[in-house]
Amino acid sequence: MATKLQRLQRGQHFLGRTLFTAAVAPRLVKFNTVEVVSSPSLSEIRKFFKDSGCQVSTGYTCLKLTCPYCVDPEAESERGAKSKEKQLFVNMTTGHCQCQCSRVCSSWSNLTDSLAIAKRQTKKKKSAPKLPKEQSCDQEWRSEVKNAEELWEKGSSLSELRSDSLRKLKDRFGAGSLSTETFDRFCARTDAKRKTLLLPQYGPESQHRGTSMVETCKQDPDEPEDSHLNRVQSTVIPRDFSPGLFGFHLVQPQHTEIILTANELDAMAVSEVIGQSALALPRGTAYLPQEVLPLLEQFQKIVLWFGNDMRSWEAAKSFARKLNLKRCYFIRPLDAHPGPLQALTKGLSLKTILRQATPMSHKSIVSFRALRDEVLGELSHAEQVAGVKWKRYPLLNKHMKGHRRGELTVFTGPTGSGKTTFMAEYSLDLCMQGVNTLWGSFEIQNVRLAKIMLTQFSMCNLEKNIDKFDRWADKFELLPLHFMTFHGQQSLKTVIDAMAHSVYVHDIEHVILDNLQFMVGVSERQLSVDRFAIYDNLIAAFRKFATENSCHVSVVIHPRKEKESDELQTASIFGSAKASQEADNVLILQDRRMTALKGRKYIQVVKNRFDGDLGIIPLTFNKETLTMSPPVKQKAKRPTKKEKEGEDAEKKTDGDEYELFEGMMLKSKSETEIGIGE
Ligand SMILES: Nc1ncnc2c1ncn2[C@@H]1O[C@H](COP(=O)(O)OP(=O)(O)OP(=O)(O)O)[C@@H](O)[C@H]1O
Repeated sequence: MATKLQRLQRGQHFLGRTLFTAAVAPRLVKFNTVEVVSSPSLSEIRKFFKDSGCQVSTGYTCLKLTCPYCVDPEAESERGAKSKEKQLFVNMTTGHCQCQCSRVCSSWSNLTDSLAIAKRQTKKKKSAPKLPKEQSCDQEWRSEVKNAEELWEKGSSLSELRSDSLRKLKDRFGAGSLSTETFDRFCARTDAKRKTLLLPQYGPESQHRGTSMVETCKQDPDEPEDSHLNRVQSTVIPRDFSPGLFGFHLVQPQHTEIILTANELDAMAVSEVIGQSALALPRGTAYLPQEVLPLLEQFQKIVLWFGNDMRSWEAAKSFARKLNLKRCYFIRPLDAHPGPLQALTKGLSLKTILRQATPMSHKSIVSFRALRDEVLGELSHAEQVAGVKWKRYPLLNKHMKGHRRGELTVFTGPTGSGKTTFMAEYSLDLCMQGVNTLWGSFEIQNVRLAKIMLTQFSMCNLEKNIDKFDRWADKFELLPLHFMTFHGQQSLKTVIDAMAHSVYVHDIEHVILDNLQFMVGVSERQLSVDRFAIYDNLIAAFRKFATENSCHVSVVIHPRKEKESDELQTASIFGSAKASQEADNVLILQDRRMTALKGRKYIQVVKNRFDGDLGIIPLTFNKETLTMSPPVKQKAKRPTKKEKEGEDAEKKTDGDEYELFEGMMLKSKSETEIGIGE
């Protein structure tokens, strides 16, 4: 195992990402795990540099100093000449360090360790600390870099294309209104098949850092290939690189204003029509890597112009917090304010829309006037305001309308009833739709949890189909899913620190904590009034966290010990009434198998602050796939006579079960309503 310093000197990126060996198959699988990192406070960072004799200046998101790795502190002449270009940026929230010339990234603890060692060595040898090498050295990464370079070399600029291929290519991406000169200015290329756009990302160095490969894929398999229904899909290669920004090579040192867009075509549209510098984010609205922040330090004003859907709007608000609200302006998500390329295609004036950019108010008191546009936005996008819809649980959408940021969900159910299994699929469903997810599993090991989720993801029993493992694991790795490396009892502060860190670094939108009892290590026997106070304190902290970070927190809590035949109610949640009071949603996994002959398990929504709808969602456990969602209906193929007879008989059985279940549902609903009233 390499020491921290060795890893730093190899220049590996490892903050917040570790290699996690899953024992599910004889292969190394990389899952994202969030290390237990406690970020240093700003005053700690400042004090360290002061004590080390380094002069720092304060930016919007980072502290800046002359890079102690790249500039020899003893060589006065070198320091004067090169200190301006050889800067080290230290993130003020996480302490993440990034050298702009060598592109080495490091965590705060590694920087402090290595500088302390370097200082001791310098005293002896009177020489500068060793220049750390660039980027990760692992083989997988090297081969990805090679592939990316090859693809780039083989690509051709758009001006080299014949006019009919050029027109076809632009039409595929709905970019007919963009000129070829603009594509060339942004150094865009296309692959040999003329189907993919290669869009380079740049940092301060002249070489491009990585390429965003944008291609179209069919949304509906029955549609012709060039249909407008095709959707644009973007992949960044190499995957694990220090990201840059599309368009950064056009930025001049004197530029103080910039327009940030969610995709490359939007940035080109802004630049073409308005003539102002525009940059596209490397991962769109999915997340804003902290490695990009130093590149944006020079701008005093940043206009965030994403799409006019609610998810883009949520992303804009959360990115602005990361970029420093003071300098951020927004294009509000109204129908009249589509993304730049769409606006251009619709013949709208981009200049007029840009004039509507307003600063995000961050005072404690606001007037309705300031909120007016936002209220209009919410009203005109009511469906999107309701949140991300589950694909596997249509009934959850009916009752809860969707999964929204900033809420607290409390989930309970009898011991061993399948709470973890359900939560795994419930969160996986959202994660598969791009919701950045963080799992804190205090009860079961991450390997076991990952195995459950991978099985649910693949919808097949991988133990029996081990040959399919690689295919599914490769896809699973691409999900925006992270695991906390905790197991067993933890202090609230450590957990909240890890959550805050990952919200900042990975733009986490959904945190799952499973479960509270294991996190605080409270057994029922130990329960006393003080223990209730501890629980209340935890719930209050998660509530505050969800609101302040606009992040959904789902907490699994065991129920109090009750008679097995009794149905659980809100009052059955372990602890005081605080949990159900503070929660926006309360879900109960009811297990009626003990009481009814054909009783089943189901999820009961007993509290829903968003619109008050309550109800139940039947669960169908599939032991092979570990899923609880209703089986997906296959596309109907004309059944044979024999099959039809069999189907009718089956329907009859299902129908019986459903009738019985319906009766049970009605009963449980009225019981719950009474429960809540109490
Ligand atoms: N609906 C179900 N029917 C039968 N078995 C199930 C069902 N759901 C989950 N299981 C199985 O029951 C076992 C326990 O599931 P799980 O760990 O999800 O329960 P839990 O409620 O989280 O447990 P605990 O109370 O210990 O936290 C697992 O082996 C799981 O595969």
